[in-house]
Amino acid sequence: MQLAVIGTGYVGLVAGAGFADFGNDVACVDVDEGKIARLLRGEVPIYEPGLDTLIAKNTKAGRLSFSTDVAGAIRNAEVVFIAVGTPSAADGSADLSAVYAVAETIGKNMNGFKVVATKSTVPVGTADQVEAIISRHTTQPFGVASNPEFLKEGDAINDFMKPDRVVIGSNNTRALEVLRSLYDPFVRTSDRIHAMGARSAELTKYASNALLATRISFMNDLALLAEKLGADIDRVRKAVGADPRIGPKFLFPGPGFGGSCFPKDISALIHTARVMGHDLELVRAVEEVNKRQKHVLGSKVLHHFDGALAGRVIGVWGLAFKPQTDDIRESPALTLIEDLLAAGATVRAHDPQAMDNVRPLFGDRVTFVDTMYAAAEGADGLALVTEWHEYRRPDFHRIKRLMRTPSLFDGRNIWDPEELRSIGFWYTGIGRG
Ligand SMILES: NC(=O)c1ccc[n+]([C@@H]2O[C@H](COP(=O)([O-])OP(=O)(O)OC[C@H]3O[C@@H](n4cnc5c(N)ncnc54)[C@H](O)[C@@H]3O)[C@@H](O)[C@H]2O)c1
Ligand SMILES: O=c1ccn([C@@H]2O[C@H](COP(=O)(O)OP(=O)(O)O[C@H]3O[C@H](CO)[C@@H](O)[C@H](O)[C@H]3O)[C@@H](O)[C@H]2O)c(=O)[nH]1
Repeated sequence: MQLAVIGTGYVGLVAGAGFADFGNDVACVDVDEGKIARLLRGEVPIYEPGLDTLIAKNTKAGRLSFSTDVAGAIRNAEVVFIAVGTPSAADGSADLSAVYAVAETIGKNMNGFKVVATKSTVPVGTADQVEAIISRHTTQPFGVASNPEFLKEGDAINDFMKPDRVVIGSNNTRALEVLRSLYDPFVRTSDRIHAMGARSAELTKYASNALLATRISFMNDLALLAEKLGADIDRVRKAVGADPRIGPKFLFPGPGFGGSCFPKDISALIHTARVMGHDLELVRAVEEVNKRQKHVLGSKVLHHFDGALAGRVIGVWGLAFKPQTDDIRESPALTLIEDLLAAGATVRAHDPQAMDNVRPLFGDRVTFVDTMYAAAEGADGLALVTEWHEYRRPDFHRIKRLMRTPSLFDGRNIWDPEELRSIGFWYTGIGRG
């Protein structure tokens, strides 16, 4: 099938390369000339494991191309995917200006039946708006569909190539058929394709993210209580998750959830509800708990040093919002660093992939170091924010020798408190008594 994917970010690149790998001809287009220039030089502008190989393979095979010619890609395509950003607007709603701009360009370049499928996360009713905008510019037939994307950064290729489910929302039978045949090779049984109306599909995406975020905020809130009660949230997590009705995933307490999706999608869902006269109390609480949680690590550091960090050096391990990505959007590490700097600390930060993205935010207010051990040099405290593999089993004896005072703030509960205390560290995690 001839496809156009508009927007070459985390979603557009993975989807474009994934569709091409299944034999489709895919034109990936973007208005960002710099990004397209890098892609044309064979560089991948983001860090996502396996993406460079997948892009190289399919570009070489002639099935995947990159350009800024959005109009041309639309004219050649049977299916046009909208994968542009939908960031938070000032009032918390989703900013749909990029989606609407693309819809207009599609309308102006219609030359036969096309399916227009929105992969971007968009509020309920956006498919109707997209349809209305396209209709203003053309009398050609087309079908609009909502096709929300559920990939996770860091594991995006796997999620896209072997999806748990594919959601297709459209009131247009032909569009549903075209998308079904496009996705059939990705799913072992057709049961995993969920066809529904566009509004239901749009709401499914927000419902999924809000429920996952609810689990995390619930555990983060409970972790604070566990600390007060002298219980270990990690033991509680494992035992609670052993109930198959609950399951073990997305119950890990931490420094608050970040990323380009949960915070903005929750905010947009709350906004949608408010506009409809409905107060989503539970989701509002999820958001509030998360805002508070992002300060928990900073508060622990401050409390440990009696409320003052002037003259103190704090090492920070992990800047990306999660491992296996260079994405720092809404990362709890940024909040921690701001809190540490505000309290007068000197910060030495390390991340395997995200340092180039963080550097412009802090300039020389933060020292960025090339090795993880260098972050511990002369430090009074070491805070773990992102659970990259290499931070899981470091040489703690070496770390202890490097630090000025050996205190560890384990934001992901990945270390063994007993072992660390036996080495001579002062240790705290999240909700571990
Ligand atoms: N990142 C994720 O893990 C993820 C997962 C599922 C869904 N989503 C949703 O997918 C959408 C895209 O997310 P992302 O993380 O890939 O965003 P991104 O910011 O990484 O990429 C968006 C791209 O769209 C381009 N763009 C903006 N306006 C354009 C226009 N008018 N024409 C052509 N290109 C344009 C930008 O230049 C940018 O390269 C968002 O709605 C997001 O909520 C993201
Ligand atoms: O038990 C957990 C699981 C996750 N997190 C945090 O939650 C955030 C989001 O993590 P994750 O969901 O793994 O990454 P995303 O790439 O943001 O993916 C989410 O957001 C995407 C965009 O909508 C969806 O497509 C995915 O299905 C959904 O998992 C990160 O800060 C994690 O550290 C926790 O604190 N505890």
